[in-house]
Amino acid sequence: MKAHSGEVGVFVRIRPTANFSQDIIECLPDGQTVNIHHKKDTRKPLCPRKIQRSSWSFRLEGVLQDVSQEEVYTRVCRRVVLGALDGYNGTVLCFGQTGAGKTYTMTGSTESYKQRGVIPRAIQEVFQEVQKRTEHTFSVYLSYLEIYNETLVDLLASLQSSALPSPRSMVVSEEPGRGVFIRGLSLHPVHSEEEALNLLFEGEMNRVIGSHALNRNSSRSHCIFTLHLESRSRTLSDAKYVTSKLNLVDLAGSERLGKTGSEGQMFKEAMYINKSLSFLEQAILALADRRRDHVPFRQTKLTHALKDSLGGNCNTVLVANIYGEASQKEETLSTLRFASRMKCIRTNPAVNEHMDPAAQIKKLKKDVQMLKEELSFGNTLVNRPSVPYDPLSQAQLAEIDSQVQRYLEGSLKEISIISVSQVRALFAKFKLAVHRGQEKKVNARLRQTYNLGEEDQRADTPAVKEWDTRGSTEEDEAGSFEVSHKNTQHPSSTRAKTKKSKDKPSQSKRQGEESPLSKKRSDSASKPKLNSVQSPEREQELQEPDTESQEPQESQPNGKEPFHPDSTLTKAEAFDDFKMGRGSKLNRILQENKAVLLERRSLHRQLTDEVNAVKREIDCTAATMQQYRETRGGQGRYSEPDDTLLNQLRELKALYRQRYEVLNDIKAEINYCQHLVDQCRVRLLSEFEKWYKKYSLVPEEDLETSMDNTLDQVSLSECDDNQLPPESSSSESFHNARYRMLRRRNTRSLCVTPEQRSSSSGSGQRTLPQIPPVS
Ligand SMILES: Nc1ncnc2c1ncn2[C@@H]1O[C@H](COP(=O)(O)OP(=O)(O)OP(=O)(O)O)[C@@H](O)[C@H]1O
Repeated sequence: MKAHSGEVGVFVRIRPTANFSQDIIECLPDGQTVNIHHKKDTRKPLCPRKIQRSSWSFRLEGVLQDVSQEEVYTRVCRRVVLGALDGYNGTVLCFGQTGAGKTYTMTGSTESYKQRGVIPRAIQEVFQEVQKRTEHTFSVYLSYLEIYNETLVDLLASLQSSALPSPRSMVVSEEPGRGVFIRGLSLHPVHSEEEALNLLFEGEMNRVIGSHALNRNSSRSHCIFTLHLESRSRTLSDAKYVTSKLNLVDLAGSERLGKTGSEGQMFKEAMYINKSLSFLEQAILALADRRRDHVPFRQTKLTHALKDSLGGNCNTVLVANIYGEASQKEETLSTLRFASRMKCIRTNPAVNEHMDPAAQIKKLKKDVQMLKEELSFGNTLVNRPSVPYDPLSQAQLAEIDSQVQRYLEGSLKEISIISVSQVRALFAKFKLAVHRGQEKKVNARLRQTYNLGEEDQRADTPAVKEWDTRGSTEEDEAGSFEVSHKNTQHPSSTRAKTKKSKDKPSQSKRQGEESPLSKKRSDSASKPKLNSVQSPEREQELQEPDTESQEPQESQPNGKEPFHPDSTLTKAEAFDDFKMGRGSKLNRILQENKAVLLERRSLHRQLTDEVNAVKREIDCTAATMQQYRETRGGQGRYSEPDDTLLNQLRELKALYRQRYEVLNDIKAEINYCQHLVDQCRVRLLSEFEKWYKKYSLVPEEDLETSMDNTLDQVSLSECDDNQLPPESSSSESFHNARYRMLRRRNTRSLCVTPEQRSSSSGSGQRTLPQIPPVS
């Protein structure tokens, strides 16, 4: 058999007997073919419909009759062992009925050196090769597994210093890069043939003792003796190394259940063996059938443990052990059939090569160092200044930032390029500058659209001066918003409000009843002016005077007692009160902004429909033109469609572009409005929490625990009552996530100090209005 040939090597070994049935078992002189002849039983009546076969021919890789243990090893196993030392996985299996010589082939006699089997010979060969292959270092590990009635037994567990793992703790596992392995099976390092043999025998002994202790037959189990090899080159400082597994498998007797005539425990054993061997056969059939992409390896422990040892990249050899006696003809035939199926499996042996990450890093570092030296040498040769190849420091990044700024302002004519990392950093800075510019542009356009005035020169705009002279009532009633006004309010307006507040019959729930003022407010809130989106600066302006002047008005309804939430109210009810009272302005802004957002969304939908309609018309016109061309083409001449169609198409395209641009603008506005709505909502909640915490009669600890629940209710009700049209039925997750984000942001905003806030706003990272400081 060729080394790593791609087919499973199958041999038949006939157990020597004085009663060899030559007329039944015929071994041809080619040394590869065995024929089985069936002597017809003249006593049995012939079944007329069944075609009675009388001979079977099996051509295998070799028929081993009356051969020594050494020859068996050399012909069957040697190349697999040598392959394992080169990094190929290898498996040798012995299959056959009980007493046919499987254990004799695999382990041999432990008493006679000459009669030692494949395993001790393989161990010897491995260590001899390790001695010979001086250019490599080898590590050898051993494991010895027994599978009895679908239970995994570690035959070398007795050698472990730690407590023995229970059979239940052992499982067949798979990991990428590691393949199949038995988790919990002990792995023993061995440095010499002797050490390895000691372990083999120890395992054999444990197998026998175990079978006595448990009152079972040692031949009723499958045994897998594995040599795990790892080899690294001594000469090459390579990160590569190879690993392999050499599995030497002694399968349990393959005789059929009926024949054993067993009962009780023996019946159970036979049943398990039959099951595992039958699944082994199924796996082999699947492996041999190239059209099947699924092989049922996981059906039993045996097939699962042998998953990467039967086909695949493994050198696999099977020895089919048979009796020479006529009486065993049926089982012999069955064993040979199994063997011939095994022959159909194609394998693709491959070396298990790995890269040692530590060695690889070391090698790459060395390469990088060498390349840097070469570059610097090249620079010296062409008189170029030395180039930094390390990551840029903070100082270098700051310098690049300043260069970009000066370059954009025009004070720096050009930036000299010195390294690739500097070019990358420059690109990043330019990208950032472009983003900022775009953001500013959108912001400015929105401010213009909504008449919000300039961001930083508000106080100087005519609108401010004009507004300053107006009263707050006017502002309330107008419902419109000018962001750039000063935040002073005429004392009379406060007084006027105070008076109206005093008119209210009582606080708490009754406060929620509509007073003339609140009626007016809610009226104005329910009819928001569509262009009056209000920014958080506006909230601040509204909020700050409240802190000074409105508090007595809203917190002292009777002019004496400070207002606090009624302890009989739930927090959600208190929130309703808050929205009607102290937080009414924030609430009104929120409602108005939501209305604007709704209006923008509805406009967006309209525009989308429009754009789609235009698109459909374009398609239609284009199709008409195409049809026109085809019709004229059919008459043997090509003609352009008439001008009307062409003009129509041109106009439609222009309209499409124009509507599309408007659509994009609306999208940007929606984003901006959404941002403002979110900010208002967060601000309203945080103001409420602050107010509630300050005045609530509920003890602090209860408040803390109730805080979360109420925030949930409040925020959810906020989400519910915003009445924005749901985009789809699956938007629930989106809303939940957004709600959580709002909650997190809300909590954070409560923790941020005004200094932190102003420093973050000063970082220049955001151009959108910041949440105003919490008063
Ligand atoms: N080729 C052989 N030469 C000499 N003796 C043999 C040979 N094959 C088997 N025997 C002997 O036959 C007996 C049964 O063999 P063995 O225990 O190897 O069978 P088995 O197939 O492993 O059975 P079980 O399934 O019970 O483990 C042993 O005493 C063994 O020494």
